[in-house]
Amino acid sequence: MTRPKPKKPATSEIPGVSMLDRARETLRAACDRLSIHPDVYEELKWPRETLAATLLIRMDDGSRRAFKAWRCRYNDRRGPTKGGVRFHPNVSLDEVETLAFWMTFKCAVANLPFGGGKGGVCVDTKELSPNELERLSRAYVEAFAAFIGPDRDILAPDMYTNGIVLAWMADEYSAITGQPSPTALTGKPLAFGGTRGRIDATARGGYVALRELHGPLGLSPDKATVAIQGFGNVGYHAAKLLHADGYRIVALSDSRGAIHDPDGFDPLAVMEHKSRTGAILGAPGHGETREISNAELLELDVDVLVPAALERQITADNQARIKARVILEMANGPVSPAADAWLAEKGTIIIPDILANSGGVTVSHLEWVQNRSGFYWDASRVRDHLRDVMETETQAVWALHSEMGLSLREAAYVHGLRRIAGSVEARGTPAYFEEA
Ligand SMILES: NC(=O)C1=CN([C@@H]2O[C@H](COP(=O)(O)OP(=O)(O)OC[C@H]3O[C@@H](n4cnc5c(N)ncnc54)[C@H](OP(=O)(O)O)[C@@H]3O)[C@@H](O)[C@H]2O)C=CC1
Ligand SMILES: O=C(O)CCC(=O)C(=O)O
Repeated sequence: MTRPKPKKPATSEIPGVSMLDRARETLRAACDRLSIHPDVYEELKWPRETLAATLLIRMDDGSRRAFKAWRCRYNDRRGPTKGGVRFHPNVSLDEVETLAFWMTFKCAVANLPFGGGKGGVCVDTKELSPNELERLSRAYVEAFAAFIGPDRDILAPDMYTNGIVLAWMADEYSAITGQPSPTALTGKPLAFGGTRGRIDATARGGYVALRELHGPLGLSPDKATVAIQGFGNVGYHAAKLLHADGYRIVALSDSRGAIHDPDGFDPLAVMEHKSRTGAILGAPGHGETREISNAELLELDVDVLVPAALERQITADNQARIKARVILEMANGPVSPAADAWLAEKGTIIIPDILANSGGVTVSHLEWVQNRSGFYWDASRVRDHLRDVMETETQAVWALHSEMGLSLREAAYVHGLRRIAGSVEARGTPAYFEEA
């Protein structure tokens, strides 16, 4: 099937164009495809509200430090806004708003009763003591307490935030509201109202999406090779699940560098090494292991490349050197729009973030449901539900890709947009009244 060329060279790689501007191009293209009412584009091109704050923290040495923080509620037409909080030195307003835009579409693709939100703090957590990290986590909630809530904006983990951080945040939120209020945050530890199955949910969702496409993509786990960038919550669990399925994990990385072994790695042994030494470098493989750079990892000749760290790892600068047949986007936004169009034209299959990593928020939804009902599910029920959602939505996106000649990303946006547009239009656009 011939795929339509992108209408114009994207503004995506032009310096000075924000990430949100780039994301808007994807939205514009999806709106054009569906001949969506202009009201919908007009609404979705802007975040509904974003709050900025400066968090002032007392450091262990007695000094005071300021950290910039944001929380964005991008769009809440389908329900309360939902999304993680990222702690990273490069967090910016533009990044938070773009991540919240992506959450809006991700929640729609997964058919959840949520809109999209996201938050972040500009901080290098590796420079903080556990006590400082706790003060920062609590200060974040204190700053945004009026903004969040179980029916307004629900927080979750993202890069460099985890169950412990979410427990501090949930505890602080409960103290502010004066009653146990776990429902405003998901990704909590089990003992604090968390759900079974959230820890590996993001990776498991991506694994199910990939498995669902084995046939059409001609992938056979016992023959396929995989390289994974990032060895945190998502990268590690993705490695474990793919390895258990028979895939050969030939390269892995973290922020300090990458390792390559054509004979493959056992992710458990690599994690044991990382837990002991703090880094992936030096971890044993099954054969001859060598150190490579994160850039080299992305360019390896593998069947499946899994970016599971930061956005904009594959851009116009390195697109021509990307050899993987399939890219499973477990990170948010790892492929720039220009590289996306270029790779799609070349025939690389990209399973887009808003589908591939939607397993995390899908199980976060279950945590929210369980907190509201007070009835807790066992792990197999959670996994079965996650599998059903991922299989259904992956098939729906694949069908649009095949029927409309779209890339999988375009198809996922069309799929999500239909649902969001339905909620916008149902509130009274001219198109809705004409049809009603
Ligand atoms: N957690 C979740 O449920 C979800 C996460 N995501 C997305 O998945 C991605 C990863 O998140 P998550 O696993 O939770 O984050 P974590 O903080 O658990 O792990 C991040 C990993 O990325 C590594 N890393 C950081 N910078 C780089 C770099 N420049 N090059 C290579 N590796 C790097 C870190 O290395 P080191 O260990 O050395 O610090 C760490 O191994 C993010 O894009 C996030 O938005 C999407 C949906 C849900
Ligand atoms: O679990 C959630 O609510 C959101 C996770 C997240 O931030 C993401 O999917 O990018």
